[in-house]
Amino acid sequence: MADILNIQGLSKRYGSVQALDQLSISVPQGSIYGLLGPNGSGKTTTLGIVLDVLNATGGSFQWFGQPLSKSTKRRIGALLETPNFYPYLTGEENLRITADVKRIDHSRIPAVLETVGLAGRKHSKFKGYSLGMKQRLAIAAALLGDPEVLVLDEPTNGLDPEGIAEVRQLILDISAQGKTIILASHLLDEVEKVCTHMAVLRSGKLKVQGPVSSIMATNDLVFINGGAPLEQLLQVARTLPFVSDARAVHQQIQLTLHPNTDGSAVNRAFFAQGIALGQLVVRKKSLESQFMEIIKADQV
Ligand SMILES: Nc1ncnc2c1ncn2[C@@H]1O[C@H](COP(=O)(O)OP(=O)(O)OP(=O)(O)O)[C@@H](O)[C@H]1O
Repeated sequence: MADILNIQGLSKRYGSVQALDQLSISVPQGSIYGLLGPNGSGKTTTLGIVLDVLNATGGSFQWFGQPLSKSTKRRIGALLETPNFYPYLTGEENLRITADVKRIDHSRIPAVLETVGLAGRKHSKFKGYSLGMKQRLAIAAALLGDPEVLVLDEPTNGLDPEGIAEVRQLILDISAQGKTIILASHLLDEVEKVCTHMAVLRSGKLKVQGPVSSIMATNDLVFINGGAPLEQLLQVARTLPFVSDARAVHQQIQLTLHPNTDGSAVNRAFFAQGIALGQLVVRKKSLESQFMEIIKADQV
């Protein structure tokens, strides 16, 4: 898969604040790429730089393998902040104004209204739209130039649960049309539900990036005791190839298993060593706890 966006060693300083520190990421074509991080981690700054709204202090980036130019900009649709639509004009009239400002032909308007599910409400005034509809109209405006990639900053911020569900579904629909989507979010749940790939940022530094499925692969925790002294259980556990960590916790041994390893493998392995475990309890790690581990880790 070719990369839509490549960022190498991007840095940004605001006075004494290092907002971005040597950030390098690659966004594969066709992905829904989530930039995930807590508030202030540098997501908006990253998007601002690659969209030419902000200057970087160091590093470089390419869109479609090329430096940013007028022609590459035409291939990118972006929604960094909610546009100022006119409340007393209809959705369609607002899109006509946006198209004029962007010097885009009006012929795309019916198609984008269809995509965002507002074709049936195009004659309704903007002020009567729900929050989700307002955000969908904003996404329609970003799609007017039929871009290959759509960039969204916190697309569900401030929406009610219904609006959040609408916008998330819309992102999936737009992706199904073959467009690449880059979105910044501080919500793990959002990235996990919507994105195919992700980068986790903290304090302007990249913590991890890759397919969501591999980053969020569940490493189960297994607690064992009985059948042999704790010290012996610990020794055996540390020889098992599918155990990435073993430690004594509250009169039990806590094991972290490699992804896709079943708790029953532990039982079998101990039995093969002549130990019939007294107890074996498997606990799934929550996605939240994995995310906290990622952002706490010092090293990528
Ligand atoms: N114009 C500015 N002047 C000074 N510091 C800034 C400016 N813009 C951002 N920062 C700082 O840079 C860091 C990164 O901010 P940025 O907005 O990129 O993070 P973010 O991950 O998008 O967070 P949020 O979701 O809160 O916007 C923060 O410490 C922020 O306070």
